[in-house]
Amino acid sequence: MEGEVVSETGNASHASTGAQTAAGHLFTAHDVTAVMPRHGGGETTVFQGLSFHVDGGEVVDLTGPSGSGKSTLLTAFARLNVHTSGTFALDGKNSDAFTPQQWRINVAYLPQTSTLIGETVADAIRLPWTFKIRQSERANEPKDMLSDAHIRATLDRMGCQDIDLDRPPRDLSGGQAARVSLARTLLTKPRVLLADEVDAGLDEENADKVADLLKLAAQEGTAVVRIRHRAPDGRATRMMVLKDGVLREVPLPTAAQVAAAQRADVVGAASAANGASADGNATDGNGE
Ligand SMILES: Nc1ncnc2c1ncn2[C@@H]1O[C@H](COP(=O)(O)OP(=O)(O)OP(=O)(O)O)[C@@H](O)[C@H]1O
Repeated sequence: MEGEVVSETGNASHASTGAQTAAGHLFTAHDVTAVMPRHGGGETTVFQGLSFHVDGGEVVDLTGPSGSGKSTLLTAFARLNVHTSGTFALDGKNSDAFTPQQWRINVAYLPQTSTLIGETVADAIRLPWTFKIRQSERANEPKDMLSDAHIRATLDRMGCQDIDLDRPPRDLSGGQAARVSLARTLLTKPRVLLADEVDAGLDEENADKVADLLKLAAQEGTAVVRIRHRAPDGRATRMMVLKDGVLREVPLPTAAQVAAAQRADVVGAASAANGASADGNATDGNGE
């Protein structure tokens, strides 16, 4: 079964076979394989020959059991993982035509926790723009692109009015830090945003704000892929499950199922906070 890609939705345009993804999609990945070194010697094939595609405006949720290879797959897409191989293209242009840095600007991977470096939140947000790779791009941007006023306006538009630009990043709450990390990446205008459990560990309210930010990015044309372990939140436009080396599209939950899953997630989070053992599978929303 390794490498098989199955659609359960009946939507042929979303069935990720090689032939159907050959042209027309913003981002395509083919023949993606991950072979990991095994502790003590040898190798393990996590998955082999997977295909995937995503278009601007989509929010694709990627779920699946722990260790199935979700993070490995996203880091492969971003060309960040030396244990992976595959053929990747953006707007039909092969990734070999990009330097790794250029590729990662366009296909940005956002880990669960990212470090915010700088004296202030504004400095931390500006940091990616100080990298040499961005100098030529900056020449094409409006002059006030990196001004506090522009960053302030952008954060406000993203629903981050509560975040003071003059604060040291270390003083931010977990939810604020997650949103600043996300805003920092979004300001660099990636075409594809690979968000790896960026809402993990956040309370419902902050997870919701992060989800709103990602949805806004999608509405503005970014292709968003989210790894999630939380209950479905109604933002996804497609859902995929990676399990036993198979990447499979599954039907989106109905609004009623989303509402029920959200309620269960809140109860599960409250139980966990009270010291009860939370059953992650019951609220995983993976349809498994
Ligand atoms: N650098 C590495 N060296 C060796 N094995 C690795 C490495 N990175 C990941 N693996 C292994 O590859 C497999 C897939 O890991 P991965 O982190 O991609 O899974 P995941 O589905 O994202 O898990 P989770 O949901 O728990 O985050 C696991 O068995 C993991 O132990």
